[in-house]
Amino acid sequence: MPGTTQIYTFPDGTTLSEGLDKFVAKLSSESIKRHGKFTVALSGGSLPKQLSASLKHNTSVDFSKWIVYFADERCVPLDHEDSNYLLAKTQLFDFVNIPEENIHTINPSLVHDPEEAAEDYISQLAGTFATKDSVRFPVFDLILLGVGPDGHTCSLFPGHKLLQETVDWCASILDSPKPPPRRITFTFPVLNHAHHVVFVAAGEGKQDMLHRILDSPGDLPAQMVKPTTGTLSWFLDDAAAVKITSTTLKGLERL
Ligand SMILES: O=C(O)[C@H](O)[C@@H](O)[C@H](O)[C@H](O)COP(=O)(O)O
Repeated sequence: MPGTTQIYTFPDGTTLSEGLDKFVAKLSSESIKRHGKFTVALSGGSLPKQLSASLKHNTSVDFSKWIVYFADERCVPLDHEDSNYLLAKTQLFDFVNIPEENIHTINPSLVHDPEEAAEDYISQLAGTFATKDSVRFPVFDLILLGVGPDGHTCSLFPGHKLLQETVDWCASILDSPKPPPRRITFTFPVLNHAHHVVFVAAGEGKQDMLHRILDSPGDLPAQMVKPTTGTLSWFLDDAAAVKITSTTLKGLERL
């Protein structure tokens, strides 16, 4: 439901991945029914592994209709160990039949110039998403996000000037506090125009930050993700969710 935050918790990583699989498979089939494709953006970090563990075995999903972007990417070659693309490839793409031309990577010939790479990524987005005067941003069916210990999401870090971006769809960052420093990232308008945004977080290392994000108002990057008409969900394991105390606890439920 738009405007609400749904929090799903799971006993462990395996059940979390199964829940995510179920959720993503349903959205994929609904989107393909509605407009013939499923547009999805992936983050790096632990997300690709959590997402793929169960999903890569799900033969009911029509991956041939998936169009994949990266919510953020590191400015490194595609075969570099820091590449979010490489991670998603080894975790998911190698197991399912997403057409190669539907996987939108950072342009490898531009990784030395983050600004150019961000411009190029905007052009790629413009080729996929027809925008209108009323909606000037790409509208993804699903954007999958992680959250860092400082409350960052994508490559949008606390206090950074990029948090104020209201026009550009994708931006470069040269001073990411999380290495590597040079990256490209979606901006908040893109995150907040999606039909569905899902955060995925697991493990006790996330407890304090999730308590802060979900139990009190604030302006951390993860708290600035507020889809205007879309839905926002959190998929957490019990270890990560244990310190969530406030009224949002009422929203905790098993999928
Ligand atoms: O490329 C990146 O670095 C990510 O997209 C980043 O935003 C990540 O999602 C968070 O840092 C959480 O990472 P973990 O899931 O590994 O904690």
